[in-house]
Amino acid sequence: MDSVIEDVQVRKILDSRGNPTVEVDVTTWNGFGRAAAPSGASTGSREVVSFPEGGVDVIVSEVEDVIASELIGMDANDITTIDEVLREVDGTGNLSAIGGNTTVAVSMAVAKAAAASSNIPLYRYLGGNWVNELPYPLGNMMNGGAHAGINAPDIQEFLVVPIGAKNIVEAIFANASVHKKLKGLIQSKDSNFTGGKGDEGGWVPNITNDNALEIQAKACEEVGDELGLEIRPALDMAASELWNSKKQKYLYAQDGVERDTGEQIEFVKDIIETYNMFYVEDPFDESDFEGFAQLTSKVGNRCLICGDDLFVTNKELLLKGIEMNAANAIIIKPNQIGSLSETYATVKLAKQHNIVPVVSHRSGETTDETIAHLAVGFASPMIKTGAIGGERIAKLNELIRIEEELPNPKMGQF
Ligand SMILES: C=C(OP(=O)(O)O)C(=O)O
Ligand SMILES: [Mg+2]
Repeated sequence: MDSVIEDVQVRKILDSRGNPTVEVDVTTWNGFGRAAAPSGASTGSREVVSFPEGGVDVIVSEVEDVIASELIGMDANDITTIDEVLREVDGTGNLSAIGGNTTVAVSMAVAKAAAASSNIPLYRYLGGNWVNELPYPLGNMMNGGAHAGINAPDIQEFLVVPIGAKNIVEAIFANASVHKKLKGLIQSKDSNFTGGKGDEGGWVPNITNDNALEIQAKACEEVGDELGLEIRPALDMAASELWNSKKQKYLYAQDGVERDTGEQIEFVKDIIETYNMFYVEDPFDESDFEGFAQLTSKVGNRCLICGDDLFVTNKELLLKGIEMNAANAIIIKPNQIGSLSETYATVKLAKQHNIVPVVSHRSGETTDETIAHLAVGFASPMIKTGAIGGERIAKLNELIRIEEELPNPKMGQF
């Protein structure tokens, strides 16, 4: 049979932060799939464990053979069973024995090999013949928090969404133009700015959160006017990183301000209204479903309130969020949950409840382009994968190729 697995190979490769991660090759009788796993810096505490004790070297020296002997002879189309086998091999609840990065890279490489065995691209294998939507790229413009150095803003990600773009090429180049525009605007606020960038390719300015918000909005407006399309600002606040559980407050070190949950709700609501934010991710600590629910009830009709550390791509946590009306969007990062089939189950649940799934990169990435295919195959209306930088454009340029292949491409539907 074309899709029977004949070989599984695991190797150690570099990620964009210079750390080791895993890349997996799966060979079937008539196909081949390769996938690599990324790593986070501001990780949610309920994510699966990325690497076993001993790290990538242990995976290559000990785990590879165990996985290969289990998977050789299985049908690559049977991804759900393969993912279950990987969980059995691991034997822990959080994938700490063989690592969630191992299982997710195997799972994605299996899917790619299955698609290749049928001579179709992964997005079509996952989404079927009707697939025709490209995701709006949520582009990272300025970095702060855990993705930047000292003196950067506390807010982790200042993003933009080119919501008026008619196609993916226009959207991707609009984001790149905003990124360029911001360099000059930062220099006007920070005369010592040397053009330094953070983990995801956004600029790292030594300016206050307020100044960053102001120039982010200005860049959207100016580039939007120049290009004749609407570009809206967005944020990832990664507020778990700001939350101090002892003080029960969010600490904004750059601004020298502390906010309790009530003040944080008002602060974020005010930002959304002042700057007409399209999307705000993780405005509260990962355990604060109630804070999320209060904000969503106030502004959910005009802004996407997205859970990343809150949900960690986990179906059970999403179910809790749905019951509490905690959010209207969810970040989808396959390595938070450790397999493609579980990732898909979470996307499906989100869609059933009108929660917008946003397929996303991690701050530590590789040149792997798989998430571009997941976003199209799952019909995710947005993808978060940076704006510039080799490991970020690997995904963006793949979206350009996918758009070219689709007979009637259109931008995503919310
Ligand atoms: C991409 C993110 O960062 P990390 O990969 O560090 O979790 C994020 O928080 O959305
Ligand atoms: Mg996030």
